[in-house]
Amino acid sequence: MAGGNEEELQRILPQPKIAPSMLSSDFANLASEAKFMEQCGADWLHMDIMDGHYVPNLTIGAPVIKSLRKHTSMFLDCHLMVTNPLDYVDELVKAGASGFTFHVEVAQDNWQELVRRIKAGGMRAAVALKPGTPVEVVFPLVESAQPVDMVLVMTVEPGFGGQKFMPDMMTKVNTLRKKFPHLDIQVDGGLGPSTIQQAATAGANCIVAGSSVFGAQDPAGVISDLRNGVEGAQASLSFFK
Ligand SMILES: O=C(CO)[C@@H](O)[C@H](O)COP(=O)(O)O
Repeated sequence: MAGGNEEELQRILPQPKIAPSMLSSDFANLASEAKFMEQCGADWLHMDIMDGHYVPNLTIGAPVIKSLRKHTSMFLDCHLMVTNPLDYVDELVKAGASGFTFHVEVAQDNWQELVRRIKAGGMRAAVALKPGTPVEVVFPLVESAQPVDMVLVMTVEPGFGGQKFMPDMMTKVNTLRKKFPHLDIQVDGGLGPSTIQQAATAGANCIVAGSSVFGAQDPAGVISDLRNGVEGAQASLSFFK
């Protein structure tokens, strides 16, 4: 165990947060897709911002976040798969983004400045790491005087929805949960009812899921399964054992 008794650990564990990835939604009907996800019980909407340079795909930017913000008050969890995240902070603040996740691989030299500006703009700050990046790289960002609020462990190579979950990434999740029991730990890529147990028992509490939610007959049922997976693991504290 990470220290402290079980009750104390239960108290500090972060809430489950289920975040459908809008990359798998119908972009032509983004506002109604967002409303539908809210009705289905989603906590956050995960917005994948890709620049066609850091990853081989091009998606949306601040103008789309600004348009969507007029239709929803939900937490807009923006994942920046871009080479120069600093260039996006001010526009996303103005657009009404709620969270800003940058990749540590492109922020080795300026993550302190990035976190400062993200938080000064009123957003939550998070750092993501690609499958090939060792987890130790993000420790200083969590231990800093102005820490990130969340770590996103990518469970696929960033760029596209519908890829296969990488179970090897669960070692990173478990290392983070044991070292930082209070931390929001997000996983993204290949999550759904068949993989949630692995992620949740390793210690993930923020679950991003695209194709498993939008491709389901019963998206609300999938969201509920994901939440139950996290709640079950948190109730048993399986990740500390
Ligand atoms: O960031 C990404 C991909 O780079 C994700 O958010 C995907 O959109 C998740 O999609 P599924 O793997 O759940 O289909």
